[in-house]
Amino acid sequence: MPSRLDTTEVAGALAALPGWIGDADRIQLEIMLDGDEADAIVAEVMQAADVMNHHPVVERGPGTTTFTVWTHSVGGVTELDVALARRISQILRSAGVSY
Ligand SMILES: C[C@H](O)[C@H](O)[C@H]1CNC2=NC(N)=NC(=O)C2=N1
Repeated sequence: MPSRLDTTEVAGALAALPGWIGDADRIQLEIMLDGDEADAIVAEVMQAADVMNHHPVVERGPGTTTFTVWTHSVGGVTELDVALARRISQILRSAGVSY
């Protein structure tokens, strides 16, 4: 089972993940995207998440899409979450989504 990162480790990881916020319990990215564009991004993120067997919780609001990531089995942020956040950011960059 992966181990939880401590507050300092999460802060270090967030420093390298522009736009992401959070703490040792959860990390999160909100983007200003909805509708068909958001559908396409979320589908791509979920495909990548399936490959990693690690999934974000996705919330859709009017005009926004939010990705929240933590490792359920340990109730906090692990290296797997940092890797997933990096992958999500990479997908957004490739799609030309700015945040
Ligand atoms: C059995 C399987 O490994 C688990 O359900 C996986 C799937 N995806 C997951 N995703 C996330 N974010 N956290 C988990 O603990 C998790 N567990």
